[in-house]
Amino acid sequence: MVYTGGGLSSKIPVESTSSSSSRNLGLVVAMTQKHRPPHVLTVAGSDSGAGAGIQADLKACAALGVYCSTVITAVTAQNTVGVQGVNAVAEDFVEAQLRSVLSDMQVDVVKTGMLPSIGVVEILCKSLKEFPVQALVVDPVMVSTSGDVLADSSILVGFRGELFPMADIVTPNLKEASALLGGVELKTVADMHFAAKAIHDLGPRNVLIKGGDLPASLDAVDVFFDGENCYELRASRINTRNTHGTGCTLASCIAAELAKGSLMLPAVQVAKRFVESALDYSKDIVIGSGPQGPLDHFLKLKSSVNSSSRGAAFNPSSLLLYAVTDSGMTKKWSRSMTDVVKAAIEGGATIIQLREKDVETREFMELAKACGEICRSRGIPLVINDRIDIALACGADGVHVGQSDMPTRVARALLGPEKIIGVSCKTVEQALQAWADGADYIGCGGVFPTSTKANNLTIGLDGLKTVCLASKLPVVAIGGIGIGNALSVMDIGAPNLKGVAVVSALFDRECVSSETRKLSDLLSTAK
Ligand SMILES: Nc1ncnc2c1ncn2[C@@H]1O[C@H](COP(=O)(O)OP(=O)(O)OP(=O)(O)O)[C@@H](O)[C@H]1O
Ligand SMILES: Cc1ncc(CO)c(N)n1
Ligand SMILES: [Mg+2]
Repeated sequence: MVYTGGGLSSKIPVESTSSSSSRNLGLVVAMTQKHRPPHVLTVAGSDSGAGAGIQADLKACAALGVYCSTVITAVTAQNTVGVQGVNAVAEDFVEAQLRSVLSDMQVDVVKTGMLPSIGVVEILCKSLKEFPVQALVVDPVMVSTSGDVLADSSILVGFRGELFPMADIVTPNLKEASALLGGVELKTVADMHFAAKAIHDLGPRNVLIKGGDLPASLDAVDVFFDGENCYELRASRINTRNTHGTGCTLASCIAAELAKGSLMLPAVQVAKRFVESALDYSKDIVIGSGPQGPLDHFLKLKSSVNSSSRGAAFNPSSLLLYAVTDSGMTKKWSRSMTDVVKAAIEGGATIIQLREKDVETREFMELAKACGEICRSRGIPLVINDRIDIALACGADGVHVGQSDMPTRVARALLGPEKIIGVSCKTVEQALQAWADGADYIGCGGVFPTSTKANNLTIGLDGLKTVCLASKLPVVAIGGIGIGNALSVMDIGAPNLKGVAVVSALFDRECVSSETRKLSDLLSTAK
């Protein structure tokens, strides 16, 4: 284990270098060998609202790829309004849980949250002496943000006397720091420097004073003291009511990073960045009616476009009128891309693909974001041509890739199970491969000659039909399709042919919305 700091680790046998390096290696070759994942044990209370406590700890560790076991010290009835009840788990049963986990599972780091009585603190310290671990992270939870008491002040004796001297880091918020120091007022960042040093004198190797409760006008500044240097760790303050559980999450992330082998300061920095981005991603979610909602640890796994417009799995019927943008045509007609996308949707386009061959990445991103908002508000999926990075960055619904772009299997691994992936295919083999690699649909063509794509082999209606009949995926036909031939395409007699993809027929016309409307009306008459 690389981690070197820690009152606890200095007193306990540390894993030998060879076993720690073999574990790190194990992480690298995780796909092929049996390995032991980094492991955090949280000793904390349950929060029925699942924003804080055990539930936050589990989610934070999972989000950072660390296994988390749990010793539950209390069950709270809690929601976004406050704490309605606390039921402490019998002390001997807390001890039984500690023994079960510590005696059997190789725990790397213990993280503590709500410890409802001094008896529990004593049991914990005793267990840690019997079953030493690499590091101890103590979040000295006393009062919930709603002002409800989670551990009364008698706990301070246990913290000061036994637990803190064993801790590698303690992470009080402003109120808790104040209580630990006998009630001194802490209001400014300068006060936090003072508090960090004073709490360090109580025995922990490192102290982090959390500034979530600083005035809302200030950045979210935390002060970290390692016994020598004081650091101000800054994050921009996210304007949101959903801050319930930030403290538990922060401490669990620190524990998770330590369990992976990080040093203390980098672990704290990763943890702080995680909290900041989780707050940002969940700033607008509405859970509960009280003043403080929970943050959502996994929201960043879903895209903003995705969560509102799709919700459910990809619906192949959205392939019916597939509009593919072309910035050359947009320029030629002196239109903006966002207006063009709006017009196509207004006319009845059922899915939009942004296809930008010649723009800079930055501009593409801005464009994709703006189009994403338009599509989302109208319930129309947006896919990005070629660029998996842009799709991820702007939260698009998916991508469309060609045979020479990123392999579909890799794109699927990067995008996760929910995003739409379409693949351009000309042959039966390509269509079957796309299915095997996890695509959602194929684009098949060029059906007719087209000016949009140079040197593009035309496969004709026969080629289209052959691929459709063999394909296990829904198909959208592409290439030279417009009002004049769309019905002949839809009528080839292949049930999985779900629609036509068009570029010039919509965008190289005087009025995009009315051209789209004509094609839409025509397609609605197809069998
Ligand atoms: N609005 C915010 N924007 C950005 N960071 C924040 C915000 N609120 C809190 N934080 C950060 O979240 C972490 C937890 O701080 P906080 O002071 O809220 O802890 P806490 O009171 O123990 O949390 P809780 O009791 O809600 O679990 C700190 O790193 C803090 O800077
Ligand atoms: C169970 C529990 N632990 C910790 C906190 C502090 O956020 C809370 N509100 N509830
Ligand atoms: Mg708080």
